[in-house]
Amino acid sequence: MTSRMARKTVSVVSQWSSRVFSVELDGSSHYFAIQEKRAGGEAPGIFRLKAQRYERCYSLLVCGEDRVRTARSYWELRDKLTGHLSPGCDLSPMTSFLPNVKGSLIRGYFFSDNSQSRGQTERLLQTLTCSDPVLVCSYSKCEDGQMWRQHLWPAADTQLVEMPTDYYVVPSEPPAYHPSVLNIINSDVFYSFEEAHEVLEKCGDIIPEAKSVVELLPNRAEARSKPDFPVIVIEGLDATGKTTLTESLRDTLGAVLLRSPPQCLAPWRARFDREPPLIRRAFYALGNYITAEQIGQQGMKTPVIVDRYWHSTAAYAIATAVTGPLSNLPAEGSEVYRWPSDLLKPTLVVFLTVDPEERKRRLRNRGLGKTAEEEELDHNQLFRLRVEEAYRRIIGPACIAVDASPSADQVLQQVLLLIRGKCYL
Ligand SMILES: Nc1ncnc2c1ncn2[C@@H]1O[C@H](COP(=O)(O)OP(=O)(O)O)[C@@H](O)[C@H]1O
Ligand SMILES: Nc1ccn([C@@H]2O[C@H](COP(=O)(O)OP(=O)(O)O)[C@@H](O)[C@H]2O)c(=O)n1
Repeated sequence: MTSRMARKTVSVVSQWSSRVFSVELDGSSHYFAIQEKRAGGEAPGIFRLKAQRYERCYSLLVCGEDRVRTARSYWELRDKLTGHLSPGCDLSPMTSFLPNVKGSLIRGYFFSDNSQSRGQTERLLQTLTCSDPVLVCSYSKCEDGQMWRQHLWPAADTQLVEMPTDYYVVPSEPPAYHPSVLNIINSDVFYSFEEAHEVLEKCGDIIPEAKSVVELLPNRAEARSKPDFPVIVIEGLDATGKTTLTESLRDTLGAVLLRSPPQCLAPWRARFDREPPLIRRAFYALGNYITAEQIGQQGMKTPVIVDRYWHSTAAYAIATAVTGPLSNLPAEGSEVYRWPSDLLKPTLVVFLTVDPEERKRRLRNRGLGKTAEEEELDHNQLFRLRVEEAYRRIIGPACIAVDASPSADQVLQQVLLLIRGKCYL
């Protein structure tokens, strides 16, 4: 009988020839598919890149059934591989998916190996243990030195699979959007309290801190009425001037200043920042509901200024899940950008923008400049663009962009104008 653990690997292998595989290398996604018949033509780009230096490549896909455990297995596997692979091996993130099928994404790693360390790599793969089943394949160059053949390894959890014949790798058309888009909803971005809460509840046994966070959560049964006073959210990348502006707004308007994640989550933040996206993002999502509860209380008495809120949670999550150029993001109007229906809506969301050079100057002046950021400028430039674009595409409420390059006082006056126009303060 097929064990529960092996069911997913069986289904993945049976969908083999419908699946597309994607390898992330140097900020680009390389796609390939596999087919039973040998065909002419060029090998997919990733294999052409590897062909000059390597005889053999490997892929490992984590095929767990429980998404919280699988998310952690994926990271566990990365640590094991980076800790044990010989220096000649280079590890890249990999995914496999069924085009246009939501939730079909499976994550793993792809690496190439030089022949000197092959015995060592194969011994590692034979003895590799992981909390979830891992589908291991190797790819070897055919005799013609052009085509590559895929072999499925008879690993413990795949023994029940009827071993297919060898497959050949062929190029595949890139999908319309980055494959991660298929799994963003309720894996990277949560659209209800319940969805995010469920993830943290499930973590309780493996991450004791998750229990402490769950205890701080508001009781959802108590529906709050809309605050009487305006609620103004200030958003923007790090060092765009949120702290400076929110403090001035608080003083000028006699408002209360809140933030998301709220202060009460501060002791747990670093802990959750070390977790895989599913768990980390659920933590930040829940932070917004705690802040919403505080807004509900304070907003009955005074105007409320909020330093970061749901736009930050969603924009960073989307821009991290999706790599590469802006065109890889889900299209404007996609359901991915919608506001959670059960989360308190602010009156106004202001999005501060400054040009990248000025932002870097401010980061340096603040003493938190990161040299690694400058080294990876290209990569980060794309990341920054994706975050900014995701901010702009979120609706229900949408944000209003304000150029925060002028002096702090000019920015304050500009935002006060917007607030007075919208909130009659
Ligand atoms: N409008 C502005 N013009 C020049 N410098 C600014 C302006 N607003 C903030 N700064 C400075 O830039 C740095 C980052 O500002 P901060 O308010 O801490 O940003 P954030 O909270 O968005 O990270 C600080 O050193 C701050 O004094
Ligand atoms: N409401 C929020 C606030 C921050 N975050 C996350 O926190 C990170 C930004 O935090 P930060 O420490 O740079 O924030 P600031 O210091 O700029 O306020 C991003 O990676 C966001 O994903 C979030 O998800 N939701």
